[in-house]
Amino acid sequence: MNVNEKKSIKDVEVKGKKVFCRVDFNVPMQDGEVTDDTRIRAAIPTIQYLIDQGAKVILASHLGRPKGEAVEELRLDPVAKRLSNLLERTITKTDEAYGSEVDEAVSNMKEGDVLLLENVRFYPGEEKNDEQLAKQFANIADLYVNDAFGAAHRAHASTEGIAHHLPAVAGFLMEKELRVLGNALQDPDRPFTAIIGGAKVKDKIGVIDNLIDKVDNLIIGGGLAYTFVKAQGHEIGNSLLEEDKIDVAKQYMQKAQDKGVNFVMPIDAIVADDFSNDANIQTVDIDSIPADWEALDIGPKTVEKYSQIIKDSKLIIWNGPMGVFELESFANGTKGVAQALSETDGYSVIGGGDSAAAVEKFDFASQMSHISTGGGASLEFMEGKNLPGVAALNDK
Ligand SMILES: Nc1ncnc2c1ncn2[C@@H]1O[C@H](COP(=O)(O)OP(=O)(O)O)[C@@H](O)[C@H]1O
Ligand SMILES: O=C(OP(=O)(O)O)[C@H](O)COP(=O)(O)O
Repeated sequence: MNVNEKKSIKDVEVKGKKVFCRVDFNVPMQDGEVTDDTRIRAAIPTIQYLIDQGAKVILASHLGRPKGEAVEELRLDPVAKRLSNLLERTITKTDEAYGSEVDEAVSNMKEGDVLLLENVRFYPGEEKNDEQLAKQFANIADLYVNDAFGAAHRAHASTEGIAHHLPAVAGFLMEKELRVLGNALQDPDRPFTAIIGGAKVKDKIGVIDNLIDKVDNLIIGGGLAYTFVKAQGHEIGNSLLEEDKIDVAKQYMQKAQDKGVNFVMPIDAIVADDFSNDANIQTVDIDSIPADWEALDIGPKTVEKYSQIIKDSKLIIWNGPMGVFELESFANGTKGVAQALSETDGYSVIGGGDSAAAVEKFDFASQMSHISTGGGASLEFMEGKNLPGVAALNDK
């Protein structure tokens, strides 16, 4: 998928137009406050451009997974407040995403005004990509802008359906994400290294297969590594295991070998007798994980090995932590990899989700080349899948 083939907001006239702009304001919240506004800030260039050009900016987003009904804690009011601070202007927030309240608010808008609709997932039609709902959204606007990269892998009424009922173009964040990730995969600087960690073997096995065709080094860490360690013939104690993926893991290691790809596995691990900060822990070689113990982080020799590869690489993409970084005892692997990424001269791309959170937590965010706002979306893109929210936009 090539974003250069899709129209951008720069390709259309927006002045005076009512613009339905889908953003991904699915941000973490606690006690009614936004705790991380990265995704809101990432959408500002598009919103500010629309304001400056004299558009009437109607913003729509989901928040959480309310399953088609209104959930008080998932209203977008705290987001509206934060957005208003960031833009330094008053914005209107409606309690619905369509209907008479919205119609009236839209009819009162002047050029440069900003309106935030209520959580689009309060309506069952959103996730069903219901055509009637898509038309309701389309009816209040003249133009559709999709800037919600983080939700681009979802074919929903506000991300996909609506694009069939209005002129539909990409926003700046959408363009930037697709350009950076697309360049990384299409014409990578080499050595090109991918680091895949985290826990979801099932979700990430496809991306591993796809990346073997592209990278020079494929580094495996996190909980998903142990299915591969098992496939290598080692005992893994109580470590995370996806039994039915052992054969696939073997195939991928063979495929990497056949293609001359350096498939890099942990050589040591931090093991614990319990999933907690207070557990007894020891550092063991990867072929010596004791029965009844669980590997919860990569060991120091592995960190050193991975760091060296990262520093020697020209392009590195990272998705998924190396260990249970939320617990201090098992954070060193993830921290070490994040540090190596912060020190490399290569271009570092962080693939959203927990990796982005880890990079923030350890204070390396400003030293990364690109931190994607989409976890699932960047993975699906790297797998070579079509993103419905992009596919539906108008071709140039
Ligand atoms: N060795 C491990 N054993 C169990 N869980 C792990 C291990 N390493 C990492 N994890 C967990 O994986 C989770 C993240 O996995 P995942 O959702 O696949 O990553 P991401 O959100 O970056 O895509 C983290 O909560 C982390 O605690
Ligand atoms: O947070 C998101 O996904 P991510 O955690 O994979 O980046 C997006 O807003 C999509 O949300 P969803 O996975 O509920 O569709």
